Amino acid sequence: MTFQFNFTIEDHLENELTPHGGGALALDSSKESSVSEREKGKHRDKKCSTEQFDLPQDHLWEHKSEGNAALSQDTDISLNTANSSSNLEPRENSQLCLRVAKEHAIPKDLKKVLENKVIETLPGLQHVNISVVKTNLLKENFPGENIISKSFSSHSDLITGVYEGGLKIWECTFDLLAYFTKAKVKFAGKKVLDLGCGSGLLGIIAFKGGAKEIHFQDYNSMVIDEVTLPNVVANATWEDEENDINEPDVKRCRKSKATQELCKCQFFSGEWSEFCKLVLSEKIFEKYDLILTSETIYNPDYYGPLHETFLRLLDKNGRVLLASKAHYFGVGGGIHLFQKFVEEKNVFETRTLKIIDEGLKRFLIEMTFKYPS
Ligand SMILES: C[S@@+](CC[C@H](N)C(=O)[O-])C[C@H]1O[C@@H](n2cnc3c(N)ncnc32)[C@H](O)[C@@H]1O
Repeated sequence: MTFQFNFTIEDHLENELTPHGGGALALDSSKESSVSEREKGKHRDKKCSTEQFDLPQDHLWEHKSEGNAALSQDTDISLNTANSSSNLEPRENSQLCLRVAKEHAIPKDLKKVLENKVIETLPGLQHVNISVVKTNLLKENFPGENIISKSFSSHSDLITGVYEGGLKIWECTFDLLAYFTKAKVKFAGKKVLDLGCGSGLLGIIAFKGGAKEIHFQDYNSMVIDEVTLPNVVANATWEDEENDINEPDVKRCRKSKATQELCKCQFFSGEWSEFCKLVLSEKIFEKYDLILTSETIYNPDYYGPLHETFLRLLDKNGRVLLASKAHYFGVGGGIHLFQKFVEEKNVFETRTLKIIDEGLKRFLIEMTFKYPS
């Protein structure tokens, strides 16, 4: 039996696109494999690098299907590739693409970051309307990663190794946001990572809560540029600038306040182990006090790199706050499988903070080092 993973492509986008067929993330529930079986596969992971293929980094991914390597760019080739590899089922032999990590600079012209964006409000924060972002990018003929059309043509919110779901605010993000308020989580002075950030709302709350430094990571470059960064900029203190048009000094001062605030933030795209390497290579890298992560444990193939990221980047007295659904039908991951994986590794202990038992059951857990010293 096949499943589609949480298919929610907006209707209006559907009208603007010509479906190319195939490419669906068709997942077979009878093929759920154990963590250890999948762990074996991770050693076969392959790294995609720009050097290897002499292509711009943003445009690069690889999907291997039945021994047939397909390299695609943001052109028709990518669509053909998706069509020819129409079955992106997780397989025992699936090759994960280790997409090279990079840091995204904060543009000098902050206003430009919010150009053509529609801002919406949630309690305590602002964020861009993602449907509008997608529509605008479609009009611009897919600059950068072509993940919107791929997501559409594959009828899926994620395409393994190509698009990992960042162009949507997932349910568990709201669970963690509610938990921050209820548990009065303190961010002041902390070094925080929003891992698999998508829209970055978790990191933004840390930013607004006075965190010392906030890093945002997403698999996809386009998500960082078009959603995460604009969201963070929208939440910086610069809203009165327009009124000060006749007061250049004040204006400059306010502007610099936003820029100053944003200096606390850094943005990264790329696969987790590549991201780890990149940040650890920074000379004065300090480990994170807090790693926030929502809906990132759906794919058991990624548990190894994810666990390694926590292990290498979390401060010995730090904690991970992780939100997840109980089970991701079709993909095979979920909270119990992940906790079992963590137990087997014997590095972290996990504690359940909250169970949300409405609709699909969801969990908030905390991870801390078992032996911090
Ligand atoms: C389902 S989305 C969740 C986005 C966001 N945290 C939320 O709750 O709305 C999963 C996120 O995890 C990240 N991700 C998943 N697998 C990854 C991998 N192997 N390497 C790097 N990032 C990954 C992607 O960037 C993606 O945005």
